[in-house]
Amino acid sequence: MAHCTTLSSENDFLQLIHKHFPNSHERMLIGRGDDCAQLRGQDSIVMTTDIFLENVHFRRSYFSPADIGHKALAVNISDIAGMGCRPTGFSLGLIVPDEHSGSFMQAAEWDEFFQAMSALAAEHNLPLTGGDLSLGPCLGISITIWGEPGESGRVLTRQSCSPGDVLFVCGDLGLPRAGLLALEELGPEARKLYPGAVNAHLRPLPRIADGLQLAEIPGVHGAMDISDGLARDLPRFIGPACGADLNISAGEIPKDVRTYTQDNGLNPLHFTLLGGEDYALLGAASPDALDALKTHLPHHTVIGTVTATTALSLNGEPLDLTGFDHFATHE
Ligand SMILES: Nc1ncnc2c1ncn2[C@@H]1O[C@H](COP(=O)(O)OP(=O)(O)O)[C@@H](O)[C@H]1O
Ligand SMILES: Cc1ncc(C[n+]2csc(CCOP(=O)(O)OP(=O)(O)O)c2C)c(N)n1
Ligand SMILES: [Mg+2]
Repeated sequence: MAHCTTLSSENDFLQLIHKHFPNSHERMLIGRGDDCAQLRGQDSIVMTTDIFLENVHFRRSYFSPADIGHKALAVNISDIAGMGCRPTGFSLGLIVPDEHSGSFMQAAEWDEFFQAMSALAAEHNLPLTGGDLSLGPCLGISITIWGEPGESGRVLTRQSCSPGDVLFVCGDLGLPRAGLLALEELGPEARKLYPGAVNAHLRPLPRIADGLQLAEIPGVHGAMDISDGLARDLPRFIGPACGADLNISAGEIPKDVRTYTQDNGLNPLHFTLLGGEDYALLGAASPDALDALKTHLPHHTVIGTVTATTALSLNGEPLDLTGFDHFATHE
């Protein structure tokens, strides 16, 4: 199989997967190869699924196979980070593009794909417990991932903040959106002009350590990972009973976002809030938890406060922006 340029059977895929992902792990009693894996039980687990689909979430023209393998897993790990938990395993559904689809991947490209995915899995000590394979019209990855709470036993949820809480983010907003738009316009050449933005779009890093730290601070009232942009995700986070006054200064906007919006005549602040695929963590904390936040997560940025009215404002003006929605018509 090693010298073949194409993977031509399910067995070829499974062998390649075995090459990259160990099939034994302390938490896996039965690994890949049976009808199910058997995993060691935990008191409670958090579990989530995210799909990563060609031409919806990524394009082959500017994502390398390694970028795709990395990001498909990273976006899933990020949901576990959003709960303040630690990931403990994942299952991989693969839709493999057929030879006539124009999306076909050679064996060497699959090798790069699994290499990058397994490197990220190894960083987080994640066994691949199984999955499924199907031929299809384009490349698609559906990952189910699970995890457990950290030391405190706390799981951070949406809609658990109250008026007066401080809103904060860990991570950059808007940067992956600048990367996406630049890549869509310029292809891989975009990296020369906006290297930070392109890297943020292709290789997001899930913030597991931050989430676990947040769960240890009792005054932190919930968290989530921002995948559809702050404008869309903030209302989901604060819930229907509250609003928020946001205060974000131009100085807090990442450099490549400032350059990209300047080059394209766009409003940098609105662009930052529209975002999308930021994979930053959004959290709320009572004001008396701010010292602990500063000590344990010095890189966090305060972006506003939760209010008792349902309105949203940005720097004193009403905020009327909506982020990403798969079913909305896009301009
Ligand atoms: N096909 C589905 N079947 C059941 N539940 C779903 C489905 N799609 C999404 N959900 C649930 O709806 C909620 C919101 O989903 P989503 O916006 O994708 O969350 P996230 O941004 O964290 O990935 C989640 O709790 C998710 O599990
Ligand atoms: C080719 C292409 N078009 C558009 C986008 C933008 N985009 C696709 S999905 C998405 C939001 C995040 O994905 P979603 O499936 O909503 O993740 P979830 O909220 O479920 O975590 C964005 C901003 C993209 N990444 N690539
Ligand atoms: Mg999702």
